[in-house]
Amino acid sequence: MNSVRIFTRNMTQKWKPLKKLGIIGVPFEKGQKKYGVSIAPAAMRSAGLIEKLKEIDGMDVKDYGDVEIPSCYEPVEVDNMAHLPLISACNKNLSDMVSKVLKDGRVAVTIGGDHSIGVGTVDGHYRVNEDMILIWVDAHADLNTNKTSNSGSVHGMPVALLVKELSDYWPYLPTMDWQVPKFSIKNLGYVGLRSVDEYERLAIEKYNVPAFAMEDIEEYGIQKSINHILQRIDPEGNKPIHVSFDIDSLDALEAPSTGTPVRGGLTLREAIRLMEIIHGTGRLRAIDLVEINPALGNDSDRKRTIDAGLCILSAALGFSRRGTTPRGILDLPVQTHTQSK
Ligand SMILES: NC(=[NH2+])NCCC[C@H](N)C(=O)O
Ligand SMILES: [Mn+2]
Ligand SMILES: [Mn+2]
Repeated sequence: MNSVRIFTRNMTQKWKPLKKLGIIGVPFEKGQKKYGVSIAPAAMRSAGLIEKLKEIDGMDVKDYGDVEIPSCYEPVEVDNMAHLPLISACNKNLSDMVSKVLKDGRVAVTIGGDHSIGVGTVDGHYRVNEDMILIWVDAHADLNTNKTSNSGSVHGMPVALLVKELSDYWPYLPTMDWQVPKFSIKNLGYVGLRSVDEYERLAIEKYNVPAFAMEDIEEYGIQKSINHILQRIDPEGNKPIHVSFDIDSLDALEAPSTGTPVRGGLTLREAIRLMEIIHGTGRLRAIDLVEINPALGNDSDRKRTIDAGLCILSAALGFSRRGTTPRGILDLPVQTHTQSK
């Protein structure tokens, strides 16, 4: 019954999931203070990222390698914004790479890195598809400015840097001239929030951002939550989707190896379902997976966190838990009845 309903919906939709991906690694961690997020792209690749994505029915996977982290950049200090010049330089390169992957007709799959790299991925996507919408899956809203942040860590600020409605709340930011905040906060939705700072909450209310915190997910379930967001920000269902997935949206028991873990988060099953629904729209064009820190925790923590990340990407890109039939084969293999003695 269920599969029939999904089948007919796919028959009428004009968008089809892209069967081509481009992988980008971003070994970058200066948007926060702990060592280790920068080794996540290597850890994900050696855990079989590329092979696992190639297993998805009919998937063409191209690894574009890691973004270049510049070794020389303008050494300016910006108030309460640690390492801004380096962050800016890295994001500029990343933005170009994401645009390139999208122009090559592939879904951009970016493996961070801390969440400050969301500036580059969203900027690169926006430059190719101005009508893109953004689903930020996170325990945190990452909506601080350098004026409202308690940490001075830029991984808590990417959404505020990107959004045009908040541009008046920033001072002039040296080194950031390349990035023009044009993305409208009207095209943003949150899933998984449970650690939101005061001014972040104020901004969410001021702009009426569809923000499904854990208590809302508790009330409506993950399916209705994401459908509500998509209905609100893209009622016609015809805009390309960018998912920025912070692994700390998952419960800290599901993904312990992360720098700012928060208990009481999404189960892996909820996150997989969320990704399957987004895949089902056929409109996913970019996904970031950030904040996995393989240097935190023990071997089992590390493995659990990386596995969770692999499951999330697979679900977003079309892996079906129902299984898939062997390609081009319509029947079970026949065997002869003759007995050999
Ligand atoms: N991408 C993240 N994990 N961000 C955590 C941000 C935490 C806090 N809101 C801050 O501004 O520092
Ligand atoms: Mn984040
Ligand atoms: Mn977070």
